[in-house]
Amino acid sequence: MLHPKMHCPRLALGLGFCLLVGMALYCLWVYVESSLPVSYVPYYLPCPSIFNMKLQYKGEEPSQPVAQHTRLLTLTPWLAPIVSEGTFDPELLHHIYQPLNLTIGLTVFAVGKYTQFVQHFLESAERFFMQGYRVRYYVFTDDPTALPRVPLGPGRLLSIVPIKRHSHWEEISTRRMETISQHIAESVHREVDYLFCVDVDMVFRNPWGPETLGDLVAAIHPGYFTVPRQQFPYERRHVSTAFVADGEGDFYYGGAVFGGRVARVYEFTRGCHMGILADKANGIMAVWQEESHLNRRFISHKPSKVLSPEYLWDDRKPQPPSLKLIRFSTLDKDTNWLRS
Ligand SMILES: CC(=O)N[C@H]1[C@@H](OP(=O)(O)OP(=O)(O)OC[C@H]2O[C@@H](n3ccc(=O)[nH]c3=O)[C@H](O)[C@@H]2O)O[C@H](CO)[C@H](O)[C@@H]1O
Ligand SMILES: [Mn+2]
Repeated sequence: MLHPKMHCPRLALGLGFCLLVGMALYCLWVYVESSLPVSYVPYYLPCPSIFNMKLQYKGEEPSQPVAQHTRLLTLTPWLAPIVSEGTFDPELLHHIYQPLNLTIGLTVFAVGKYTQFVQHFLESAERFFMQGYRVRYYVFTDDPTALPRVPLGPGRLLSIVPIKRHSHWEEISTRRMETISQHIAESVHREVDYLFCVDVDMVFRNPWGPETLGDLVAAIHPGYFTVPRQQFPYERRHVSTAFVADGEGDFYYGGAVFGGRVARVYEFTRGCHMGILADKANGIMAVWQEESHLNRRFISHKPSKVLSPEYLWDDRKPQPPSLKLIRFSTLDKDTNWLRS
């Protein structure tokens, strides 16, 4: 048996030893940590919805209309430009984009009686759409023989893509998302850098140039740019995947114009198509068909560029003072006859 006095130096020795080992381990940790490659990028799980939630803007601004009096907004709350006359220098943009040798695709659908719009559409596009760039038109139609022969300028091509005709106009219009995404996957992704998808019952009236190019591009609907968010005609039924809650939404975009880099347009159209399919499985058609799904998706996948209503106007409306010019506009048409 040890004398109690003998315990003290042993205990002190033990404690000292532990302290020394602790210090040594700490120094080793500090050394290892400082010699490891440092990553400033936080590591996230691949969960896109989390990213998108972070982008949700909760402030006051989106509920304000795009146009106030005679002035248009020029930036979204997430700092995407809203393009309109006077916000860009066409010559400067031409110098930047021309050397890139880009090809810009343009899709339209001409099914049934809508083939009658193709001539005017293409002629006006030849005059105004991406002048001086390589352009490739894709006309999706159920009747290739009904399409006119429009002479095209140098560097401009036309592909006619035969598609099946669906009986209801809602189906024809809504199926565009599916058809576009499939066709991008098949061939368009190799043929163009940027792709715009537009309605055919429209004409170009003024230049549409490289100021419109962006990763993901939306256009503000001509009917809702002076209207507060609460009055936007979003899909409000919970059962639809296009549902938008009261406090949500930025701008109301038109279904007749969207675009972007071809890979982004693929993701976008595919995402919209998935929502449309889910609705169909539940026996529901969104209030404004694919336009409702497009608006839903643009809330969680913000456009990197927004086109003012100069790029999506409606001839049935008088030109307001806030719009200096109209570049692309819906023709006045006999809807009942066309869709019959
Ligand atoms: C004022 C108005 O009511 N606007 C709505 C209407 O736009 P629109 O009246 O502009 O729809 P639309 O008749 O132009 O149809 C959309 C596009 O689908 C193609 N197409 C359609 C039908 C057809 O028989 N053949 C054919 O080729 C064609 O390219 C046409 O431009 O519908 C859209 C959804 O679809 C949106 O909900 C719009 O907000
Ligand atoms: Mn239309």
